[in-house]
Amino acid sequence: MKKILVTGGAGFIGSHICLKLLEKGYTPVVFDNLTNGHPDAVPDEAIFIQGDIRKKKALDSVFAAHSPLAVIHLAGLIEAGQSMSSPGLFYDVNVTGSQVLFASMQQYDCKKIVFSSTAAVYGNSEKYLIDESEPVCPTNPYGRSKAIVETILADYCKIHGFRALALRYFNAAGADPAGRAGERHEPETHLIPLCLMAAKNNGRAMSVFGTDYPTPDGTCVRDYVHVDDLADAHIAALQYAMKATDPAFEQINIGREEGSSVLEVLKLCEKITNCRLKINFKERRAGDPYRLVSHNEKAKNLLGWEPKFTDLEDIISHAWKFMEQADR
Ligand SMILES: NC(=O)c1ccc[n+]([C@@H]2O[C@H](COP(=O)([O-])OP(=O)(O)OC[C@H]3O[C@@H](n4cnc5c(N)ncnc54)[C@H](O)[C@@H]3O)[C@@H](O)[C@H]2O)c1
Ligand SMILES: O=c1ccn([C@@H]2O[C@H](COP(=O)(O)OP(=O)(O)O[C@H]3O[C@H](CO)[C@@H](O)[C@H](O)[C@H]3O)[C@@H](O)[C@H]2O)c(=O)[nH]1
Repeated sequence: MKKILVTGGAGFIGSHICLKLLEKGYTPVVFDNLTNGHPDAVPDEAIFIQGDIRKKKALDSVFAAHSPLAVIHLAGLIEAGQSMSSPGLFYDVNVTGSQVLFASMQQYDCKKIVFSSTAAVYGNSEKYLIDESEPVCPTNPYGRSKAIVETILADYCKIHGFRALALRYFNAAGADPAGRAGERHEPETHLIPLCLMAAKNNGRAMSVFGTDYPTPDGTCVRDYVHVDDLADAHIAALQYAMKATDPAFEQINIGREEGSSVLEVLKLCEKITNCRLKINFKERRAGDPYRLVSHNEKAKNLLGWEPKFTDLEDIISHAWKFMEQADR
């Protein structure tokens, strides 16, 4: 069996990656402490172990028992807003947890890894399309925690011979086109699922955080990428890391090269759900960069990856289909 360790595999993006790994003939070994994941999000054919990435003994026993070929490391805390009030927690889980994982990988000679980084490492950039050469300048502890892990990984590549790809994804959205998985964060804080939940609940009010940003309509702009495309990017990155013969470290943007404002997303959600949303205009959310839109040339050139889902309406429609059938 070609086993791949997937930390955080019971979460939103991880569960979609597991489906894709199985389609490609790999067996995912999911390691997740379920703080934000769901055991039933792990496909039946995958192996599931409940555990915390900060516990080295638990990780060591997974490497000893399963000898994975490589690691896809998604486990961590994800909300930029929450990181503004609890930075220590983010550094503990995201940075300390990653260090413990890398130490275990080194001990068991498993040196290929795809790491979930984020567009949040860039912060506020002058450029509309941000490429990987832009300075790393995060505006919140969440983004800083990911930037620190990238630096640690680069050192592990140079010094310990790791082959690592840090995928800097922009905003993950949508759901498995076949309806097998979707987004189930609890509590939900993300814009698209919140709009869809509001629509499902007959037009419950939506908050718009900030209307005075330097963007065309004053609300924040993000690049929403389909979670199925993200999962494909992980397979391409995994195969790249497994083929690499030299120790290598790359940071690669995964996005759609298209920005949408909060108000544009709201309007599209209204159209798809055929529901008018009540809107409460609120203060800016602390730590939010005003615009994050990817340049994705490097992913095309290095991984042969490009998004299949180029229209935000299709992406949100898949999320809506999943939400309509789910109990939310
Ligand atoms: N969702 C996005 O838009 C987005 C964008 C860029 C990067 N990312 C990154 O992608 C990864 C996955 O994001 P997601 O949206 O699927 O989030 P998620 O919360 O659904 O998944 C993360 C998973 O990690 C698990 N986890 C948390 N702490 C853990 C610990 N200490 N030990 C073991 N497991 C732990 C959670 O239980 C959860 O299942 C994260 O690292 C996130 O920072 C997400
Ligand atoms: O009720 C809401 C929720 C969000 N927003 C705004 O919508 C935008 C998108 O917010 P959200 O969906 O929470 O995503 P981000 O804060 O952009 O962060 C996501 O996208 C990042 C990559 O850009 C990832 O790294 C993070 O893990 C992931 O949570 C932001 O401007 C928010 O202020 C609102 O106006 N109202």
